[in-house]
Amino acid sequence: MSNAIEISGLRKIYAAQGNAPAKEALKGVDLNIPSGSIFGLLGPNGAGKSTMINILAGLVNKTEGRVVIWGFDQDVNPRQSRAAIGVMPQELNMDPYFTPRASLEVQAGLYGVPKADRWTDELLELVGLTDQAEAYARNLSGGMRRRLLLAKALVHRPHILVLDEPTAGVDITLREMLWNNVRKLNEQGMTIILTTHYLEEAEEMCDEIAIINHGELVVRQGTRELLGRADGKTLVIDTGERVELPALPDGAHPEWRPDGRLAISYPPSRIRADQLLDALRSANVPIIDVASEQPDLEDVFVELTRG
Ligand SMILES: Nc1ncnc2c1ncn2[C@@H]1O[C@H](COP(=O)(O)OP(=O)(O)OP(=O)(O)O)[C@@H](O)[C@H]1O
Repeated sequence: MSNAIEISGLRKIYAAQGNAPAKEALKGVDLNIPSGSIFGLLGPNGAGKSTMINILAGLVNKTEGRVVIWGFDQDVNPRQSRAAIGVMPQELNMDPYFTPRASLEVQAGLYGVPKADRWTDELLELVGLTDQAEAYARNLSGGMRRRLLLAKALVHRPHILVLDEPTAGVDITLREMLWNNVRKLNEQGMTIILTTHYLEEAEEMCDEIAIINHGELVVRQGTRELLGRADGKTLVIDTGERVELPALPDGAHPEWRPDGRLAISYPPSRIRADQLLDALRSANVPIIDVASEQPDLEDVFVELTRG
């Protein structure tokens, strides 16, 4: 399977309700997600990420377009396409009287997993809930609930795991645990799709990234290539004190930072760092220390979703 998911011409129009007009949340999106990848689906609030994920999960009906999950067309083989995917949702509401073990058993039942094929104990172990296996859900901490949601998404051993904002509001320990689990599952061959507001996290975790904005795909690229798109770097120089600056090559923008250092932003495709340093040196600007700053995903994201 080369593509875990193939989406073409995907449109979603939410019908008008009361005073609210109809809303076109997805405007004909084409997107392939390669199998075996950790794929980031990013976009500003209201871009259409949840709509897309909910369509993949079979929770929202699309208006138009084709969705193929693990080779199964959603409209032709709805059961198989649903079985190929597991979704860890954003919201934490769960039945307060179910224990983690019972929740997993019920979920496995919903997916028609035969008793002999269930892996409840392994799942509890995987997400670190073995000791809480028999505790009521209402007694679980927020972090434990989230881990239970991850385990629930995995009961039917899906090929594809979708994580919708998995680390929103969780502490660093839990975040690391989640990412360790995700990496382990990915190494075992599972395709991972995640949405996150933490761009640093996407930069670190994802092989490829798609950015959607106003219901349209803005870009889909390998994370490295995407970061390379921003043609902007910054040299940050400690000059000891504010000094008169010489003329710099065209395209370079100097600025004094509040900490007293000189920051020169420049396009590396046209200007080399040594040209900047030479210009400063020949004007006797002291160069006590130099640091170089790369653009990060945040910069690229802002540039691509501006307006
Ligand atoms: N059930 C619904 N009925 C009507 N409009 C909706 C519904 N769900 C979402 N929308 C609208 O569709 C658009 C896309 O929403 P969606 O939740 O998919 O965005 P998102 O990218 O997931 O945003 P967020 O990051 O805030 O979760 C928004 O304008 C939203 O208001």
